Amino acid sequence: MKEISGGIKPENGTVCALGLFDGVHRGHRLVINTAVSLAKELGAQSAVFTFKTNTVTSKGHDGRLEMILSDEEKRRHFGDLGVELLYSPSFEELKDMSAEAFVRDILVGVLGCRAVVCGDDFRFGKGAEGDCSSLELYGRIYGIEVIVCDKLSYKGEEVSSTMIRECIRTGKIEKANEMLGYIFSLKLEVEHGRELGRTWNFPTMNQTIPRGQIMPKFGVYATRVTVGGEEKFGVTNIGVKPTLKAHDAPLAETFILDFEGDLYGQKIEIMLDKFIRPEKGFDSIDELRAQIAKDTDKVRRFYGVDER
Ligand SMILES: Cc1cc2nc3c(=O)[nH]c(=O)nc-3n(C[C@H](O)[C@H](O)[C@H](O)COP(=O)(O)O)c2cc1C
Ligand SMILES: Nc1ncnc2c1ncn2[C@@H]1O[C@H](COP(=O)(O)OP(=O)(O)O)[C@@H](O)[C@H]1O
Repeated sequence: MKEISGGIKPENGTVCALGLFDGVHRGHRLVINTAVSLAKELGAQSAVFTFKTNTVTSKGHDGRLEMILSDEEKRRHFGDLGVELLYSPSFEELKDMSAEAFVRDILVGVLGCRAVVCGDDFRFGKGAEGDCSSLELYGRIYGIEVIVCDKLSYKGEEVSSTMIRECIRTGKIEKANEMLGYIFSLKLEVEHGRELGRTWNFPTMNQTIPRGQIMPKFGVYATRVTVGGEEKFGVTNIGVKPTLKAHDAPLAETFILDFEGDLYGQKIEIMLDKFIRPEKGFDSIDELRAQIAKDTDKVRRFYGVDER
């Protein structure tokens, strides 16, 4: 997939999927797949128009931006879906542009759109003045076919980024995974901690959850971790370790089952399969250690792996 900046008008035109696509969930994939198939049919190039994630101002529970996917992860999903071109300017760059100017200068001028595909709640132009019916109107004026996809339902519920964020925040990770159509994961660098874990026979790789990333409910999860190309099972605590009263920023701490090795500095992906229990302040370290042993047994049973 090639990332384009303003002014490049692709030969043979494009069929472009339009949206923020946070999560690239089942509904988003329907929109993008429709654009990719139509592009093939028309002999045009498939494209995605989206905004740079960290420039969009939808607020999280504590006033932060909280996205399911980083730009890098979104790009990976678009590429996997067969998208050939990506145009993702910052929101500031376009926020004062009228709806008609967006169609004329961006969809025609930059992207050479022959057709566009969007969801039924797509808004565009200054103050979100444009909607699907005005897009159809401008489409007729500027010669762009407009395809609007209805909201996809999964197991009787409409799939939306808002619903998925809410599920992740409240520990309903299995439901979030179903709606996403893949397993929600965190891919972050392994940092140094206080090196207490190893003295308890539970070394934990520590990964700080950055600002802007959706914060899963604090607690323990059954996870899968890819280390050196091999998939391992893990027990992950996400939270601030209230027992130690350390006042750390929220961390994902993972004890990887049946593994020994040095992971500091590596970027490692953890896939969250199941929420096991909420994080808790214990009266003593011994109680916490006993609980971690129980959590580990539970995770072994969940994945069906015996202790070595
Ligand atoms: C499976 C698991 C569950 C945990 N649960 C809790 C918890 O409920 N409350 C808490 O304060 N800390 C919890 N922790 C965090 C431990 O306090 C932490 O891993 C330990 O202090 C080691 O820290 P270090 O990596 O800085 O050495 C948990 C850790 C793991 C691996
Ligand atoms: N089974 C394992 N699970 C997680 N990390 C492990 C494991 N075995 C070795 N390690 C290594 O040990 C480190 C964690 O040890 P720990 O004593 O908890 O130190 P820290 O407080 O720096 O995280 C990890 O970052 C990783 O490099």
